[in-house]
Amino acid sequence: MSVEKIVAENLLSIKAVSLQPTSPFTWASGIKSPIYCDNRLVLSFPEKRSVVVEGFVEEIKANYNDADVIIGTSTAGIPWGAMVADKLNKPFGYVRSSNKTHGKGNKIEGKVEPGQKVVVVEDLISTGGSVKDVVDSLREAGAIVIGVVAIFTYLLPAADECFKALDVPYSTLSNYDVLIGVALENNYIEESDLEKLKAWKKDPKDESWMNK
Ligand SMILES: O=P(O)(O)OC[C@H]1O[C@H](OP(=O)(O)OP(=O)(O)O)[C@H](O)[C@@H]1O
Ligand SMILES: O=C(O)c1cc(=O)[nH]c(=O)[nH]1
Repeated sequence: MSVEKIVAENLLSIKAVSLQPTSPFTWASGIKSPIYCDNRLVLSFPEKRSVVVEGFVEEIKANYNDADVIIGTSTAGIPWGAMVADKLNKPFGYVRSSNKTHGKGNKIEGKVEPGQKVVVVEDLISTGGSVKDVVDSLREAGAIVIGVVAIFTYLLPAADECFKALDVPYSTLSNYDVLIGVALENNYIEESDLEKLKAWKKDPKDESWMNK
């Protein structure tokens, strides 16, 4: 089985994926969604956690082996980034969502020098807004962001546009289309759930899917 399918099956089997069409989730971007994928839960399952860590390690070795530093996004990217950096024996740091209001007032924690090549580890990409903020902060500090890796993407056009504008390559271990396929195959969702999911996915910002 492909890594994409294994990760999707793992997310479903530990109930990291929730469907709540009648009581939508609010995402970081403000989008209302019938689906939420809580990758943080994977941290509690060592075997499934290893699949993600190994997946990231392989991806970084294959495509970004020249990275000087691994950077996690706050907060959900931090544990993944730290575990991956440890496996690769590379330095690790993380970027806060805003500057700390006490102490050193840092936004970037850990050592990142101008000119260093950085790979950003994110847990999940919806619109890409959170990663954009991290990439902008790292670039302001003079770092060169050579790639972004994440566990999961919803494959929203907004994310592709965001990464195109940033001019940064990204890859994920699994994605929405694979997840829905695996969920249907293994009876995690019913055909009847699909209509709402399809209507939502067509234009997540258009909330009329709620009345379908
Ligand atoms: O692609 P985007 O539209 O930015 O959405 C994805 C982001 O949203 C979630 O973070 P959240 O803000 O919930 O914070 P957390 O990482 O602290 O849980 C998730 O962990 C991603 O970082
Ligand atoms: O966009 C988000 O905020 C988001 C969506 C999702 O499915 N999971 C998550 O952790 N965040």
